[in-house]
Amino acid sequence: MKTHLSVNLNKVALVRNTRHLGIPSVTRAATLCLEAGAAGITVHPRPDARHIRAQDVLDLAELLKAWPDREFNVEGNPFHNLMDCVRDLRQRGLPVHQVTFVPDSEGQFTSDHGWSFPADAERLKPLIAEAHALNLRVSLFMDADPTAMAAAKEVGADRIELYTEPFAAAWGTADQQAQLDRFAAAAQAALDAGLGVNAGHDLNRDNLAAFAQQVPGLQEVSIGHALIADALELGYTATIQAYLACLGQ
Ligand SMILES: CC(=O)[C@@H](O)[C@H](O)COP(=O)(O)O
Ligand SMILES: NCC(=O)COP(=O)(O)O
Repeated sequence: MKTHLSVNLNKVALVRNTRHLGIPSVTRAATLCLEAGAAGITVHPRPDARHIRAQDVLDLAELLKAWPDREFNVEGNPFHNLMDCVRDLRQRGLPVHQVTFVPDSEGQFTSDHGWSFPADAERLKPLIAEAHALNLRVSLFMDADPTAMAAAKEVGADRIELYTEPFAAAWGTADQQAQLDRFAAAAQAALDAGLGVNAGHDLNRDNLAAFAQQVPGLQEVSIGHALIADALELGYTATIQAYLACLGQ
């Protein structure tokens, strides 16, 4: 199976936002990543707009009209700003393919856990239904817990995104293979439940290849922090090519 590389551009916006000059450009970064072969673009517009802003989401969707074979994945908490964001895209007739629901609090430093079941089940159902009515694929950000996957399917999700920070933190330690086995089991449980499997958070050029080889059914990885850091050294084109090589492409 080919694993799609979706490039998260949060960190380009973060640098851009430290001045009022519009550089580095988020849309220019997206163009270079897509030209180099990235399968899609991910953004996580947080309520505090610390990096991606509402206008970036609109500008990227406008850009992606010219790339109909690539995907736009918008992540966020559906109880905060995410649904308004994707409703706006739909009202304007702009492309967006997937929403990834992430249970972050407002102002959270970065994502650090997935949804909890059964606690979050009933409140998620109507929002998943609304996203489906907007013709969006719904992915739920989840910890690598095989026992939670059936519940994610039951609330109506199409995919789960495995929260990979615990795997990344174990990379190079004695716990590395145990984490890989845990993520592989969680992915298999998701597949068995009828869910697609995405993954992301702290994936990088060192840990990606093993993850993609050992985690079954991996349809998409979204990678931002490490990839943009690599791009500062290597440039976007070489960086995307290096990540695609990790994915065997
Ligand atoms: C859900 C997820 O893991 C990513 O969206 C991550 O939260 C990136 O967000 P920041 O770039 O704000 O850390
Ligand atoms: N969904 C994860 C993502 O988009 C990027 O996470 P990271 O690579 O910035 O940690």
